Amino acid sequence: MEEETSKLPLPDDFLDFLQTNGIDPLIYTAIESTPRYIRLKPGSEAYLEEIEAEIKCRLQKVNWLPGFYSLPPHIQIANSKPYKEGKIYGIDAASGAAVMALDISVGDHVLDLCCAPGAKLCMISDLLGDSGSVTGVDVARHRLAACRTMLQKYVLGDACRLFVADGTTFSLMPVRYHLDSISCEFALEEKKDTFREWTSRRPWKERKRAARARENAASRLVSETDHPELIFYGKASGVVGLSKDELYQTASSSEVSSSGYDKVLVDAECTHDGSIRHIQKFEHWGWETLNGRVLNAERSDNLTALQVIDLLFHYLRFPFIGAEASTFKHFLLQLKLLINGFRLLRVGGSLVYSTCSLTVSQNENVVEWFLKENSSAGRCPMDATVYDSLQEIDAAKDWPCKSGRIPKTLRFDPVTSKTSGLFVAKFTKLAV
Ligand SMILES: C[S@@+](CC[C@H](N)C(=O)[O-])C[C@H]1O[C@@H](n2cnc3c(N)ncnc32)[C@H](O)[C@@H]1O
Repeated sequence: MEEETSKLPLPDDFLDFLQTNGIDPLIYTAIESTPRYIRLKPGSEAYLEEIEAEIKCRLQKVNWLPGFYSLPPHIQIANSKPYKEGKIYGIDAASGAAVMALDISVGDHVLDLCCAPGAKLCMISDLLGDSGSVTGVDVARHRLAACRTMLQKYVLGDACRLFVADGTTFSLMPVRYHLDSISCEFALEEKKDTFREWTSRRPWKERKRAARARENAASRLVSETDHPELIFYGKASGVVGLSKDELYQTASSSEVSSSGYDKVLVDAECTHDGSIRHIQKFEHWGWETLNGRVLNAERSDNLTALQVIDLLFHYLRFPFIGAEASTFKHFLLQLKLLINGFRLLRVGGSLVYSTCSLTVSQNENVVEWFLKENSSAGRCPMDATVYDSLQEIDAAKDWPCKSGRIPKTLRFDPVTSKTSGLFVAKFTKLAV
């Protein structure tokens, strides 16, 4: 259709990238026909008409995704009253589907391994209500600080903890592990230096100590033994009353099997090529910056040279995966995030892996290598095939998406789904 055709002039380098990675350039023609999405904060349904009046447009209920509404792409909500009052938040329907794929139940302890800026984390907290806990991890401190602001704005942080940490090595257990290991009141009384209720106004001495620690961390190579920095915890997060030693206590693999996380989301760092709004930004940033940000994306702010060498060394035994060199680094990071996220699951727990890239190398290839790695490391029951831990997403039968190249995996794209591009796969940890 003529009016749906994008004015976006895609440069040849990007078209080559799409072709190499098997992505149909047609998805970038759907900018004007891909709606925006919002999620109503539970309890705000009664204000629907008021919200529509404030943002001056009718909200279209998304029938396949509870709590979601679509609105025309040109409507901006950031300056609207309902947004400022925390009644609505912007989150793409495909992102909402990734969270729904987790199938969160009351009381779940959830780990969100790449959580910033935090739309999915907010939705997870919303779904949990007053039960369970959420642990958010992100390597970028400033992005995690934005996530903290979001939790506070939407009053969703009571059961949350946020750690600045590398998700490929993060190893802290959910709060129930600490609660189980606190055996008697006497032990509680004996504890010194426990976490008090979190306040944004930290005592001067503590702020000074944290700033010094940050300076020291920046001036030396990150060591795997460094404790993740806790930048927020809610009053029901299980942190209040714990000592530092208890919080940073590590668990054996058998303890992880029984007391690890019930659900893990690995919404991994990627080239963002599935987000047409992200690609559209290059019109303003200048297409020449696309090389650095997408095609040869290095994101060196997130990975030190040592980490890259470690990744390469760790995965050198994998044959070259047939991907473009530009996406190879992402593949390695994504694989390592997935392996670590899965390690932290309890037996019977589920993990959802998602990226907003549509390249095979960052999605199906990661899944494929993860399953092989799992099997060769003996993390698969003897009588199971490598694919047994890959799980069907039950809710997806009504979702407007395609299957990925591996059965049970899903692909959302602007043309098929009228959402941003997203790949989703779900795994279950089987007892060995
Ligand atoms: C696609 S974004 C996540 C979006 C987020 N889940 C949301 O819903 O708002 C990917 C995130 O991964 C983070 N990241 C990159 N490398 C990481 C690592 N090694 N460990 C943890 N987080 C990482 C980035 O800082 C970025 O915030």
